[in-house]
Amino acid sequence: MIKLSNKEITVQPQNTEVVVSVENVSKKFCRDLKRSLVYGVQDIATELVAANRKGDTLRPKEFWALKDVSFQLRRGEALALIGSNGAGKSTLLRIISSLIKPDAGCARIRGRLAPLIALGAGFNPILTGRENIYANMSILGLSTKKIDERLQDVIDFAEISYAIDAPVQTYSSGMAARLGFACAVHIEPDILLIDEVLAVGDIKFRMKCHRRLAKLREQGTAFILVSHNPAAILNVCDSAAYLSQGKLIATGSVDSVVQKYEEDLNLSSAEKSVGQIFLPKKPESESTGIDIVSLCFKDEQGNVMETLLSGETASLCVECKAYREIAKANLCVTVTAIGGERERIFYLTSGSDNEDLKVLPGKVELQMYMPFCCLSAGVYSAKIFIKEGAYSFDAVESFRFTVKANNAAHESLFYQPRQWKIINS
Ligand SMILES: Nc1ncnc2c1ncn2[C@@H]1O[C@H](COP(=O)(O)OP(=O)(O)OP(=O)(O)O)[C@@H](O)[C@H]1O
Repeated sequence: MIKLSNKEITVQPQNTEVVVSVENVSKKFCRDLKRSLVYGVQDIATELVAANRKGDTLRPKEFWALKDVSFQLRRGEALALIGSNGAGKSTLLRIISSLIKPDAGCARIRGRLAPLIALGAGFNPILTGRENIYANMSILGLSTKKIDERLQDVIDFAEISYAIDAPVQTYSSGMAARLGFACAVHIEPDILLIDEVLAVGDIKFRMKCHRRLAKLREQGTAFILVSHNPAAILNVCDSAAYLSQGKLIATGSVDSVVQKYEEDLNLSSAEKSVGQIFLPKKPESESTGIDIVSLCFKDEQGNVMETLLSGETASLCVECKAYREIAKANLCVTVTAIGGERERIFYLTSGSDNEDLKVLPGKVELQMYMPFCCLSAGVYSAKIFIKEGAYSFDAVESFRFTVKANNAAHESLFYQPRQWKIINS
């Protein structure tokens, strides 16, 4: 069971051991360097005289990077932590791994913790990969004998044997991330904190990481996986927490939390009706020339579709208000599947199909007509933007839609248009 801000998500039996307990954690920072140094000295002095520091009030120019965050993580659980830039995710991980102290509340851990908080974190750039493996794994609590035993496995996992005796400063960011990940998983930690590391590396390596994480979980490792891009998370996580401006906004299943996050991110003031979203009106002074007003899928009769059906006709309709003529508007559509690996399913643009869409000032609807919807059943997110050449006018980051399928199409990866024949001679 993961307990977050009084909400509970049942994942594991209640009696499973708690390995991370974060209780009402708050952390404040100051953006003004001079003041920050002064506050730092004041805080140390206050601690030295053992007086109670007033951790719950903000001094001038301070802000809460985390405010009253509580949750528990039990053995074998996986939590995805999502939120936009500056939400407080890394700060929370730093507090859990004792790199920084909270101003209020506390974070307790039980067992061996491996923090993978930055790419190649803990690596010394002038040491070789091999030397760094020893340094890194011994910091994480392994004896030299154990490291000797596991060294080859680490090198093999990271797939960088060709560069293992070169200084880490000569590594690409992907190579450093591989090595960091390999070290962390090979210490067989009780708790693994992973900050964005899985976003680096090619798909083959990412899949390997996911498989290894699944294996570690079976063995009881709990982990917190951080991402501001939910695309990478996570068939591996059973729950998610969404952090915004230091506060826990939503917790629960990965899908519901990601949905809430994406809604806030892209469409915070958009209105929704079934199958259609309406973007907030912008004054002309804020317009770049053409603004997206609403988005939906329509059937051949022009009715808004609540859900698409695999194999059926549908048009993605982007209603816009144009303030000027655009000779060669380019409608670009990226579709990714939600859940699973969330890799891009397709990226289509009218421009690359040599279709120049001429927009005249006024109300206009750009359409992508799909004679067959080739997506299999599932939930998808479309990113839609309008460009002319390299210039982008307006975009919608995430338009969620659902595709249903009938009969055997459920078993298929995509819809295959087909005709069946029999020729008897
Ligand atoms: N040492 C620091 N001094 C001052 N402000 C800081 C410090 N560390 C972090 N912050 C601020 O605290 C807030 C939270 O930062 P944090 O790095 O935790 O966000 P994040 O969610 O991990 O962001 P990202 O997704 O971009 O990595 C941000 O506004 C950041 O600027």
